[in-house]
Amino acid sequence: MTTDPTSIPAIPAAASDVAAIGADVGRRLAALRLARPLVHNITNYVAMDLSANVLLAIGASPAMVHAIEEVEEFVAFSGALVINIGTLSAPWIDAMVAAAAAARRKGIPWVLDPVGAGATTLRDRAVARLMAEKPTVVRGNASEILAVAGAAGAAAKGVDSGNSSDEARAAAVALARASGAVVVVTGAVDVITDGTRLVALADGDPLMTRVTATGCALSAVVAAFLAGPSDAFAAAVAAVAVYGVAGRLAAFDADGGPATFRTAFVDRLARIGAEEVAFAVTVVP
Ligand SMILES: Nc1ncnc2c1ncn2[C@@H]1O[C@H](COP(=O)(O)OP(=O)(O)O)[C@@H](O)[C@H]1O
Ligand SMILES: Cc1ncsc1CCOP(=O)(O)O
Ligand SMILES: [Mg+2]
Repeated sequence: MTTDPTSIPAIPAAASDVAAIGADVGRRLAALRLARPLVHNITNYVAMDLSANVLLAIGASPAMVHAIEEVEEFVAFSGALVINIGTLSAPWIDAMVAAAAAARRKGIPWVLDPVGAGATTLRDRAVARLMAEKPTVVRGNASEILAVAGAAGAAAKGVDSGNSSDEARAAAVALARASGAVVVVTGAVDVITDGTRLVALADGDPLMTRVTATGCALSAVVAAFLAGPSDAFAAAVAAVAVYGVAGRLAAFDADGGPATFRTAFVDRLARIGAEEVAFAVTVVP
């Protein structure tokens, strides 16, 4: 699947404009903190702690609920759902598909994090079943997005990316067009596209790659921003902007090590305001 990214129509001026993104982020951040949306997470064992703490810090209400006997009931009163295939097993896949199908039926936005897509047949089959349930957003690293899009060149090392987001940009656009999902590809540059619009943000810090589950927790934050009536593309841009700026600022607070960075990052997410995001967000061509 290949698409020339230069064929994407020009980004509407407002969406590529730092001030406009900053103002929009501020509105969405305030709304999220007021609503404190319940975010239903079916996520991996590694990411549960960071995802829950990151969601609490940003102002959402997390719940980690994965038993097949209760996911359909639970998602029905949630603001959004995130499904993350990081530590997969057959019963979990059935619960994920049931939850995704229920979310789809009820119009509840949901995010797919295709951790390790392309690595094994089990993962690829799970991704295919989940994509059939029409995720609102797919968020992955570059190797994962190349794999989900069926594009050549994915070079993952397990759950870590061996590709840059630039390498996955065309695949992200093609995947968005083919699936109807907003696609977020992360890396040194984060790319958000709905197949028509595309925004690239260069915040974050390399220390984020040395703390496990930062990508998983971003997928949960995207879900929090999707809760409530919303343009999924704008909500995803806001989530990525807030997360990236918090990461960049946290690197100043930490002593250079990943463990202090993790703590500083959660603290930054809890304190971050619209002004900081508007001031610091880095939009790239
Ligand atoms: N080289 C980098 N410089 C700055 N931020 C990065 C870098 N690589 C990843 N990030 C940030 O780390 C977070 C997780 O992204 P990524 O590592 O691509 O996902 P995953 O953890 O799923 O592999 C994102 O917020 C992304 O912006
Ligand atoms: C290490 C690991 N193994 C299975 S899931 C997981 C966490 C992956 O987190 P992220 O995708 O955010 O790097
Ligand atoms: Mg990941």
